[in-house]
Amino acid sequence: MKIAILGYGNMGKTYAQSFINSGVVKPADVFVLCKRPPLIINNTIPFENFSTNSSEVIPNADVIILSVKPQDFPELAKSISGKFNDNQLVLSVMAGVKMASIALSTGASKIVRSMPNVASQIGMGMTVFSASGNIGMENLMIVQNLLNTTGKSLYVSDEDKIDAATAVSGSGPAYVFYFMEAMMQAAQKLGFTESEAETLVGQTFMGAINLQNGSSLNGRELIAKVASKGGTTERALAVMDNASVTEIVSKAINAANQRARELGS
Ligand SMILES: NC(=O)C1=CN([C@@H]2O[C@H](COP(=O)(O)OP(=O)(O)OC[C@H]3O[C@@H](n4cnc5c(N)ncnc54)[C@H](OP(=O)(O)O)[C@@H]3O)[C@@H](O)[C@H]2O)C=CC1
Ligand SMILES: O=C(O)[C@@H]1CCC=N1
Repeated sequence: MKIAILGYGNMGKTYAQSFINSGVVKPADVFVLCKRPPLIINNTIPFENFSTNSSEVIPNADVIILSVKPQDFPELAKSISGKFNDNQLVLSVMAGVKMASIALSTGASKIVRSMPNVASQIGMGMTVFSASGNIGMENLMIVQNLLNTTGKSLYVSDEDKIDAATAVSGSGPAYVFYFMEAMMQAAQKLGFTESEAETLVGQTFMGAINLQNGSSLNGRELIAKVASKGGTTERALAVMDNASVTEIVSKAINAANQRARELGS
């Protein structure tokens, strides 16, 4: 299978690396459209597979990945419009941009829209994807096999859920880093060094996630295992409840969902 990657940034590189590392795609079968040829290539894709001309990249590929920023897509679309054939699959990772708009601006017909996250870089990603009506089961499986090289994937038939997934799992790693950062700052105020705080918080997250993964208990039940009656955790959670942290998280995720919709309009 031959792959074209249009936009070689965080996600474009992650996809190239994951497909190659998993053995699903050979390095020589990855073609990259970039704004300027890279000075150093950190993987085994041949130098001559990199091009600034989409006409040298798209015809080679069975699957074409759109991995530019949503704001850069209109310009890219102009340069690739009409260059697709009916057998080629287009796989977009762009936040917000709808399948109908990709079809209209590029002339591509078989489109899959996906929302990965940054943990795809280490094979621990979460990708939610949806497909245009003309994509059969066989093609859907090809795409899912590719996506699964980056972690887990979930198919949704309702395209609106991609915007919702963008707000939850796409942006989600940043929320986790944000909370970790807040805990690290608090730990430093209590006298730990930066590196000690990092160890305390990092291991706490790792332990909690692994515990949760292997448990049949829900979040509330797990919290009850930590929070002794009249103890320290209860006191901390009361502060969070008083500050409506759950409501704030919901507001934040709704704002991200709204932004994803705006990016597509
Ligand atoms: N980062 C993340 O965690 C996630 C990102 N996404 C989505 O992935 C997409 C890419 O994000 P990310 O990889 O972080 O962004 P990056 O900015 O890292 O990568 C985009 C790349 O596309 C290049 N580019 C822009 N226009 C063109 C063009 N016309 N031709 C060729 N190359 C072009 C950019 O070059 P230059 O820098 O020179 O402009 C850049 O190298 C976005 O649409 C985002 O919504 C989805 C899920 C998670
Ligand atoms: O912040 C963004 O717009 C992209 C989409 C999800 C993660 N990063």
